[in-house]
Amino acid sequence: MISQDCITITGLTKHYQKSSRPALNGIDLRIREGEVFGLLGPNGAGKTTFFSTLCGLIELGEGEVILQDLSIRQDLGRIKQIIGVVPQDIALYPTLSGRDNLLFIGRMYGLKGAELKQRVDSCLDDFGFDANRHLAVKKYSGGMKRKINLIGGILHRPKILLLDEPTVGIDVHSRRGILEKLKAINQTDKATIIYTSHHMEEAEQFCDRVAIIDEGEIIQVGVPRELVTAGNCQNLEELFVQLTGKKIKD
Ligand SMILES: Nc1ncnc2c1ncn2[C@@H]1O[C@H](COP(=O)(O)OP(=O)(O)OP(=O)(O)O)[C@@H](O)[C@H]1O
Repeated sequence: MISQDCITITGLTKHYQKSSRPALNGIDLRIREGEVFGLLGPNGAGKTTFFSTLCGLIELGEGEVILQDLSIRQDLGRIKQIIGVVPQDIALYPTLSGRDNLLFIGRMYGLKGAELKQRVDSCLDDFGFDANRHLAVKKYSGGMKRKINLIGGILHRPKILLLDEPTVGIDVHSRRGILEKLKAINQTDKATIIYTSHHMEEAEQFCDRVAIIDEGEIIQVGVPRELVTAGNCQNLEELFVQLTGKKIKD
């Protein structure tokens, strides 16, 4: 059951150097514990900047971000232990196997020994890897790399999972499988999930609530079906175009 706030964002503003307008402009958001929350926006809307700020990859601009009572300004070290991050850009060692990449990532999160190996192999089984788990990542398809990237973010069973376009470049069938697994993690481990995507239909089905962001500002927040009905639209994609005047990229 969705309960108290897990993430509180107040007045979050981010200016990049040499940029005329802020990438994020006064964002206020509350994300509840156990919620699957989608952040949707056109190219350049500020999604990656938002995501990178939450996981401490870029310096916090103005404002405050609190994750489970921990402040990004003061407690980034502790925050990094409770979050799982799946970045849009795949960060794997190409000459290591998928399994060895995951063993390496797991050790960084403090996992070790038999428990680490068991978790890595069980996740690889879950995501459909067979003996190919021992092949060098450079021989993998884009979808396989993306799955390893995703497993790297969930191995340590984080309480908050940040996913930046986790299903981009993955075929429809595998996408469905991945979303089912993420939903199971959300329900079994009670993990709060924040997710960005360009797949509107996927977001509509996957998310408890979504925020639509454009030009660094949140222009709508709510339960997908309720937003669609209130906007007198057929679906989230239509609402998105109505609100932003822009098409989301494929
Ligand atoms: N390192 C940077 N330096 C300067 N400007 C940047 C930098 N990174 C992003 N921006 C600008 O900040 C704005 C928001 O970019 P951001 O990458 O957060 O958007 P996005 O919604 O993730 O876009 P996309 O869907 O294309 O990934 C854009 O105008 C972008 O050009």
